[in-house]
Amino acid sequence: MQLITARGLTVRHGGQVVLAGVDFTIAKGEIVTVVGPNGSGKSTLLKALIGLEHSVEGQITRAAGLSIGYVPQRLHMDARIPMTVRRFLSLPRRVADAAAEAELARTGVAGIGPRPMSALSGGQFQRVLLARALLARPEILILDEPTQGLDQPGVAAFYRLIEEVRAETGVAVLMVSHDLHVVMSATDRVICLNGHVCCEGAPRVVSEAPEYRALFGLGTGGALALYQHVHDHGHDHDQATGHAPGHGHGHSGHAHHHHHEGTDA
Ligand SMILES: Nc1ncnc2c1ncn2[C@@H]1O[C@H](COP(=O)(O)OP(=O)(O)OP(=O)(O)O)[C@@H](O)[C@H]1O
Repeated sequence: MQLITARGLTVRHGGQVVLAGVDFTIAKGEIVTVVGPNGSGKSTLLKALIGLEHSVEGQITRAAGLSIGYVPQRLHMDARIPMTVRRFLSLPRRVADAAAEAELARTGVAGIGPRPMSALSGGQFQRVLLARALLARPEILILDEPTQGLDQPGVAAFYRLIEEVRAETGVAVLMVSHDLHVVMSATDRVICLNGHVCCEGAPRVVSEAPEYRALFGLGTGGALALYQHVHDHGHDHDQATGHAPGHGHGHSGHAHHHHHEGTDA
């Protein structure tokens, strides 16, 4: 059963097309990860699917009564207002102590309720956000860069947690990530976005797709290549060059990325 389906999604921000003709679907219990360079429209896609974007063309269908647990990319918390984890879990809706404690235990931060939010480590904070989202018993979790600020072991642990939560609750998970290599093992399907869907599919298939490699480079150099790539990669030439899909992306800036290839190929 599909929880959310989108067809031909086009989103503008101030006249600029940020997403063009995106097709998307996520099924019950599926873990889908969106990757792509900064500014490629990842957050915009998530918000559009939830119904938080205004200038949206195309069709979005959400399952009737779908309950969504959304954790935005940035959470503005005023550090001057002291708030315990327990109180935070009861915003905006009051939850029972037992439910709050159970969700903290599930997300690996049992007993943390009395601590002030401002005193949490990055990893603890992300787990508390996850616990709070789960308290609403969502059918789908939508997480915008849930591992930002975590170190590598923290990132790996967080993705393991996501898989455990899915196994226990059957929740579907749609998330944005920059942690390309860790994500590969923890997700059913990857969508590689750059204003449009460059490629998508099972992680191994996507990691071998020319479109993905063009965007992210190869092997351990991938994350670095991602950031180097942002300004030198054109996507406007697919039609113009008449090349087969995957070979039609702008090539002007590719030569200097090739030193990444072979690092662990
Ligand atoms: N509220 C807004 N008003 C105007 N432009 C916006 C707005 N939100 C996003 N944009 C623009 O839309 C484009 C896509 O932004 P988006 O946040 O979706 O990218 P992203 O892939 O999530 O980026 P990042 O990896 O940096 O978080 C960017 O060019 C951004 O500047």
